[in-house]
This record gives sequence, C-alpha cells and structure tokens, in this order.
Amino acid sequence: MLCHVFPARTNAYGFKEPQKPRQFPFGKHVCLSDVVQQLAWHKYDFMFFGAVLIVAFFSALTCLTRATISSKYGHPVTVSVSSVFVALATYAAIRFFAGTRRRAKALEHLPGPTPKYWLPGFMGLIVSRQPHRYATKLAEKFGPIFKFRVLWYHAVCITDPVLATHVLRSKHVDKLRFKYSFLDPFLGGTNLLTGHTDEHWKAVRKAVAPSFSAGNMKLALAHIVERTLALADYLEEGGSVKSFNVDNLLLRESMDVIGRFGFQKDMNALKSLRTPHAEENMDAVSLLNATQEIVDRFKIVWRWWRVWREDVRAGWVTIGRFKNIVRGLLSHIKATQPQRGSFADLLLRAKDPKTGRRLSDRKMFPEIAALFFAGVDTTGHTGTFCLFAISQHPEVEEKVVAELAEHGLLATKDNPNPRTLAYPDLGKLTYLQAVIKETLRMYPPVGIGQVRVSASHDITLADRLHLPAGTCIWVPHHAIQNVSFNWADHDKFKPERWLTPGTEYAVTEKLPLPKEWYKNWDLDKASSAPSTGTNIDSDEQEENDSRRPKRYFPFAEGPRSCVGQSLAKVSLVATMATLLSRFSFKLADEMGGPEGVLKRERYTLVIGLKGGMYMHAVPRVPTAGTDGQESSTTTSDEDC
Ligand code: HEM
Repeated sequence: MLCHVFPARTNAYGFKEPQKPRQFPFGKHVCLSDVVQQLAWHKYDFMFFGAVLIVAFFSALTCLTRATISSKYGHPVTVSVSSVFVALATYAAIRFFAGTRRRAKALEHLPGPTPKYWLPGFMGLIVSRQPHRYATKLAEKFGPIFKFRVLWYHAVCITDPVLATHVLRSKHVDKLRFKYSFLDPFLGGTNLLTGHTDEHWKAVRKAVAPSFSAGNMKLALAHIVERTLALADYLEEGGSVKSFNVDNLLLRESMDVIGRFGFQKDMNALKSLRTPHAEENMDAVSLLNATQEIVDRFKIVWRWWRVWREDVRAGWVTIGRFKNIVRGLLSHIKATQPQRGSFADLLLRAKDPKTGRRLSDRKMFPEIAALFFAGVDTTGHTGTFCLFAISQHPEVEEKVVAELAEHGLLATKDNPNPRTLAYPDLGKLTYLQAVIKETLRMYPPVGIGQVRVSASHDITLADRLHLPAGTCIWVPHHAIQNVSFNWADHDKFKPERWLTPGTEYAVTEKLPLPKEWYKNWDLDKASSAPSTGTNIDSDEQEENDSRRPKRYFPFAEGPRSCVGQSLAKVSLVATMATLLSRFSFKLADEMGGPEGVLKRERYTLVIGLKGGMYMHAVPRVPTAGTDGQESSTTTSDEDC
C-alpha cells in the first residue's frame, strides 16, 4: 500500500514521465497513491495504532472471558489466540508503564515546569507559535538542565554547551524518529534528514557529501551570483516605493540555486514572478508553501480529511504539486547526464547497502525532496533575517558598506556597476561573515534544535546525569545560542563578537554548571588549539578543534550535522554581498516595526515569518527611474 507509484505526465517543466497518474477529486496535481501514503503514515500513527491495539486488546479479552463461559466462543483456536494476544498485550503494557515510571523517577531531582493538565503534559511547548523562544525562556528560568514531559515522552532539555556538544557528537544516541517520521509521507519516504543513523543513511551521506566540496562551491557561486543579480534587477525595476516581500524573493532564489547546483535544472522560481498566473509560478508557490502545509497538518488534525473546505483542498494540491516537481527532477536527472560530481550525479551512482545495486527510484525520490525541504527555507529565511537585522542597525550597515567598498564591490556614483563577486572575495568579507554568523545565532532556522534518544541503553552524562533508555534529550539551538548564561549581551545584535577567533566555542571560565560536572572534560587542553575564527574555509580548522565544546550550533553538530552547510554559507555571503552592494533595505511600515516582526515570527519546522517580510530596496545609486521617488506613498508587491 505504501508503494510509491510514479505517474506519467508531462508536468509544468516539460519532463516526460513514465505512466499516467490516477486522478482524484483534488485535480491533476494529487494522485491517489499520495493520499493513501499520507493517510497510512498519518502523523498520529502512534496514537492511531495505539487506539487500534487497545480495541483489539479489549476484544480479545472479551472473547477470552466469553470463551470460558460460553461454548459459542469456546473454540480452542479462539481461546489460544485470545490468550496469547492478551498475555502479550499485558506484558507490553507493563513494560511500557514500567519504562515511563523509570524515566520519570530518574529525572525526579531535576527542575522543570509543572504542566497545567496531567495527560498532555507540557504539550503547549510543542504547539506554541514560537517554541524556540519558549524554550529559551524556560532555560533562563530553570537553568542549563531541566526536565519536562509531553504525553508519555519524558525529556531533558540541555542548554549547557559542554553537555550539548557531547550529546550531538555522541554515537550512542540517535534522532528521535517520531520527531521526523511525520515528514516522511510528504517527502516520499525516509531520507538523509529524517532517517535513523543506520547503514542506509551512512551509504547515502557518504555518496552525496562530496557534492558540497570546496571545488563545487566555486561552481555554485556562479549560479548564486547570477540568480542574485536577476533578483536585484527585479528589485530595481520595482523601485524603492514598492515594498517587496523579500522573504519570498530570497526563498525563490534559494530554490533556483538548489535546482541548478544540485540538478542542473532551472526551477524558474524568480523568473516566474513576472508571470504570476503561469503553471511555473504555481509550482514555485507550492514548493514554498509545502512546509507551511505540512506544519498545518501536524497541528490541525482536520486538515487531513475536511475536503469540502477550499483551503484544505488547496493544501492537498500544494503537496501534490511539490511531489510532481520532485518527480519531474527525478525523471530529468535520469534522462540527462548530470554534471560529474554534482548531487544528482552522486545520487544516481550511490549504492543501496542492502542490495549492493544503485538506489531505486523510491529511495532517490525522498532524497531529492529532502534537499529542497532542508535547503530552501533555511537559507531563504536566514537571508531575510539578516536584511532585517541590518536594517535595524545602521552602524552595522555602515561597516558592511565600507567593507564592500574596500574590495571594490560597492555601487557608487563613480562606479555604478561594480565588479561581480568572485570566490576569493568570500574569505575577505570578514565583517559580512560576522553579520551572518550573528544572524544565525539570534535566528537559527532550525531553532528548536535536535532531539536525541538512546532507544536500547541507559546513558549517563558527565558521570552524574543518569538517563534511562527512551529518555528524550533535547538540545534546543535557539536557547543555547541566546540564553544569558552562555553569552554576554545575549539579546544584542553584535556582529563584532565574531571578529574574535573561537567565539563559537564555550567559554571555559563561565560554564553554567558546577565545576564537578566538567571534571572528565579536558576543557583547557581542548580549547588551547588556535582558531581561524571567521574564515569561510575554516572547516579544516574546525576539524582540528573537533574536541572543543561549542555554544553555537546553527548547522547542528556531529554525525547528523547539515550536509549542505558549505552551500548555505557561500550562498548567504554571496547573496547578501551582491544585494547590499546595490541596495539599502528598509523595513516597510506595514510590518509594524521590529515589534511587528517579532509578532509575525513563527516556527514552521524552521523559524520563519507569517506573511513574509516586506521591505523597500533603496538603490545605492539612484537610477533615472527611481531618482526622487518618495518612500512615504508605498505600494506592496502582492504577487510574491
Ligand atoms: C542557513 C542554512 C541552513 C541551516 C541553518 C541548516 C541547518 C541544518 C540543521 C540544524 C540540520 C540538522 C537537522 C536535524 O537533524 O533536525 C540540517 C540537516 C540537513 N541539511 Fe541543512 N541547513 C541549512 C542549509 C542547507 C542546505 C542549503 C542544504 C542543501 C541544499 C541542506 C541540507 C541538509 C540535509 C540533507 C540535512 C540532513 C543531513 C543528515 O542528517 O545527514 N541544508 N541542516
């Protein structure tokens, strides 16, 4: 039933596909197999199967009871099947309650919030609009280690940098699958992002990781700069009077970059802005809205079945279109010869460890979907928050502008068309890099961070925190990077802090737990290694510093860290440098100032903004058309 059927059609990209799709009342973009797959992997699967199990248990119990008193049910097969089922279910229930009790007892001594209602526990944290900020508040209140419970999941939240680093780098704990499994039906199956750290994950990661090498980043830069210049032209044509949803524009740019870099395919996300009603634009919009739709389905149960509602039907279409795009890309890379060493090429050549043969279409599909899912929103929203932060700090903008001017990259009256950014420039723009790092500190896209669990073994952290198997260990990125006990001026946007080498590492003298907790860590020795600090090519150095505990995890840490981080870093520096060399960005009035922006902040699997971020792009060198335009009478870009 879960088997994925690839439908045949020529989609908006003109890709030919093998068979005809089975259509459904939702229109041509949703096929029946997707609906079945999503329903079968329902987000409440654990509740659903739990409920089925409870009903089955009581039915079996009833049969058993009746069998003992009535000959109608007294058939020996009924009796034995019912007895075995009841015995097994009772055993499982006892194990389950004993495990839950053990975990509760082990965490008894830790501080933590008391839930209002016993059954859901601290569910409010998960369903809140800004769980990343909520977690940060709780960490400020309860300290670097606190506990909480959601339903029967007992969790310990760690914001101490040493323990957090230890957890993320540990090979003894793995991702909590439940946190990710609800994504699988939308992405077409388990993939690099959502899967366990097993043989399959290792094989795929090893195969595709070289596509993000430094050599390939040079190729990626050409795409990034070209796309950003196209974006800059679009902004310039609109003029500074118009307010643009820069979030939407940057997401489109990321989509285009990933399409070209990974699959040598034009996604036309920026180009289609000029043809808002074309299929291509609808596809781009669907790809951008897919994350929101997935979150909505996670939070609002009825989004799954209230198909008489227009918004719910539109949601199905969004997901359907998203999958069609991925199908199109899969057909494209199979039909063409992808560029050697690119993500597509390496994915096609990856071997399935189970069969020793190339990955099947069913295995490649989710990897392609995951690349867009993991790469577009994260990079796009970071760019948006970076432009916002700069717009709120004129002194920061001044320094960025001075740096761009120093390297001949700034548009001025004397030099209205500065030279195009080249790869060696990236390493020289140290202040801009610091601005991006500070943005990633204050607005880490994966702000909620990581949840790890040891499914089979008890583990002990720092020789004192005993965690029975099954206890969730939560390492929240936003909280670690924003609590007052980890950072001086924690709530200030201060790029300057990144000009000091080694800022990402924990400050040994100011660790938040009592000294005895750290006695097994050779912190001083670990921190004596020199660091290149802000250099973009500091990966090698970071490897040398691999033992140093960190307090900065925007790309996670350890084996499950972001595989695409080199692309993200190059993309952010190049995009920001190119845009800022031509424009100064001002927050549009309709955003309601920084308070309004904060109110719009939402966690939709990444930190984003409800309704986007509207800004004016004021050219540094006024062109004939924009000269003398007043920014008080504004129009906004409804199309994006
Ligand atoms: C600012 C940009 C980005 C940030 C902050 C970021 C952050 C992260 C984080 C924190 C994780 C771990 C997620 C988790 O385990 O829950 C992750 C994983 C991942 N990221 Fe990124 N990411 C960014 C950009 C990208 C890009 C551009 C790509 C690819 C085009 C990408 C692809 C992936 C993939 C495939 C994984 C799963 C890796 C694995 O588990 O092996 N990311 N990213």
